[in-house]
Parts: sequence; structure tokens; C-alpha cells
Amino acid sequence: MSRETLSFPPTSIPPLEPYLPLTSPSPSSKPHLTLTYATSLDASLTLAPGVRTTLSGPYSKSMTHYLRTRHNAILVGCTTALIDNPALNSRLGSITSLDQQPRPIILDPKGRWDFTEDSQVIRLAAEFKGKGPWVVTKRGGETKERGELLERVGGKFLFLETGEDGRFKWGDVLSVLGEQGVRSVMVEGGGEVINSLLIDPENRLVDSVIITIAPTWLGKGGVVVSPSRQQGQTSQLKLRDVSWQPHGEDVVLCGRILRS
Ligand SMILES: NC(=O)C1=CN([C@@H]2O[C@H](COP(=O)(O)OP(=O)(O)OC[C@H]3O[C@@H](n4cnc5c(N)ncnc54)[C@H](OP(=O)(O)O)[C@@H]3O)[C@@H](O)[C@H]2O)C=CC1
Ligand SMILES: Nc1nc(O)c(N)c(N[C@@H]2O[C@H](COP(=O)(O)O)[C@@H](O)[C@H]2O)n1
Repeated sequence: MSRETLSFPPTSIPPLEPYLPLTSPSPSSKPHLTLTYATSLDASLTLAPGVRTTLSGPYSKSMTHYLRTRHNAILVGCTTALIDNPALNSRLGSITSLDQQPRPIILDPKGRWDFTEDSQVIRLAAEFKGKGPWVVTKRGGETKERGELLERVGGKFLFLETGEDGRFKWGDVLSVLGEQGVRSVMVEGGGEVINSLLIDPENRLVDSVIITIAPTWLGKGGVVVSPSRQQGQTSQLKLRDVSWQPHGEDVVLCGRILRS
């Protein structure tokens, strides 16, 4: 149960601002995509598959909750939804209206996320402490009962086709969210989601990255951010416009992907 109340100091906002979505974006453009996650010094998101690991300290955690208020939507893969049972809302004490909460989006092509009314994200939506989730699935990935539960809390299923690899194209995901009025998406993870976005061949999907680096090594065997190199790839995937900010004992790295 998440009953905490967080605060983020206004003085910490200006360094993040250049990497955040515009407050009045053009409705015709692709939604702004911010890739944001917490990592260990050895690029792990979690100690082992199937495990939730806390990496962010209290200051960077508050920053994440501020970022959540600055995006229309927050997206995770269904394994993260299954393992973490996340809240996916913002617990900043300054929030006064549901409009300030991001829309949780779960990528779940096969309907593996077995949510019930006790799932955190559903419960919080029922209590108006977060928005009802949108579950992006393939036809057949939905059930009537789950559809009704989503509707009761203001969520819904969105349907997309997958490719032969069983995956949605990221461009299609962003298009369907754009059609629903979403102008900015904060992608939190997990590993597969992040790595697949980073191997997008033209690097046109990710607008900015905001990464919390915790002063810890998790060791081998975790879920790691390390995108597969494309066949014949010799260039590095680099960031530009980089800035670093300390948040307690963590360091927050902001940047934009350098396009070759
Ligand atoms: N430190 C941090 O900041 C964060 C840590 N985490 C951690 O990450 C771990 C989970 O990561 P991981 O195991 O890699 O799983 P993910 O959360 O990335 O989910 C992967 C699943 O999501 C679905 N999916 C992902 N991309 C697509 C796509 N393009 N099209 C269709 N479906 C897609 C697939 O479901 P299917 O297989 O059913 O097709 C896939 O197996 C957890 O332990 C969690 O705690 C998560 C977020 C942030
Ligand atoms: N920023 C950040 N730091 C960590 O240490 C984390 N483990 C995560 N995980 C992500 O946050 C979600 C949990 O959110 P709630 O607190 O339940 O709202 C989790 O599902 C990951 O996406 N993030």
C-alpha cells in the first residue's frame, strides 16, 4: 500500500526543464517520449528477473514523482506490471487534481497481466489517486471481466496488431496513444521495453532520457540495460546535451540521443 507523501523542491526543477515535454505541444506531432529509469553502476534495473529492487533514494524518487506529473502517460511492460504490482501514480503532496496524474499504460499483447481490483494501479484509480490504466493488447488478449474492471476505474483496452516477433511496433504504440490525446509519455521500463526502444534503427522515438544512477553494484544476473548491437553496427549510441545533477546520493543523468 502506498500511503507516502513526497515533495520535490522547486529549485530542482530548472535543470530538468530542457528535457521535459512542452506544456503546449503541437497536437499533430508524435507524443514526446522521455525514457526514465533507475539503474545500478553496472546497468542493472533489478537484482534478478522476477524481483523488484529499490535503487532510487528518497530525493531521486521524489524527482521521478515530479516527472510523472509532467507527462500525460507512464508506460511499462507487462512483466514489470506483474512483478512490481506498481502504483504508477504520483505521490507528490502538491497534487490537487486527478488531471495532474499520468495515465498508466501497460504493454500486454497476450493478456498476461492478471490484474484484479486489488492490484495497486486499479485500487488507486478506484480511490481517484491515479488514472485508470490503458492496457495495450492484441485482439484476444482481453477478457470481458477485465474490460469491465478497467471501465469501472476509467481505464480501457487499446488494440494493436503485433509483428511476427509478437511485438508492437513502437511507432504504432505512439500513434495509438497520440490518437487518444496523449502528448507525452514517460517510459519507465523494464529491461525489454528500454532495450527495444534504444535499438530503434533511426533513433527517432526517444526525445530525452533522464536516468537515475544509484551508487551500488547489483552484480551479474540482473535485468540489464544493454541494447543489442545491430548487425554491422560500428557506431556508438551516444547522448548529446548531457547534464548531471546530484539528488541525494544518486546522480541523475539527462540527455538526448545523438542521431547520426
Ligand atoms: N529500476 C527501474 O527503474 C525499473 C525496474 N524495472 C524492473 O524490470 C523488471 C522487468 O523487466 P523485463 O523483464 O525486461 O520486462 P518488461 O517490463 O520490459 O516487460 C516485457 C514484456 O512486455 C511486453 N512488451 C514489451 N515490449 C513490447 C512491445 N514492443 N510489443 C509488445 N509487447 C511488449 C512483452 O510481453 P509478452 O512477453 O507477454 O509478449 C514483454 O515480455 C522488473 O523486475 C522490474 O522491477 C522496471 C521498470 C523500471
Ligand atoms: N525511479 C525508480 N527507482 C527505482 O528504484 C525503481 N525500482 C523504479 N521502478 C519503477 O517504478 C515503478 C514502481 O512505481 P510505484 O512506486 O509503485 O508507483 C516500477 O514498476 C518501475 O516502473 N523506479
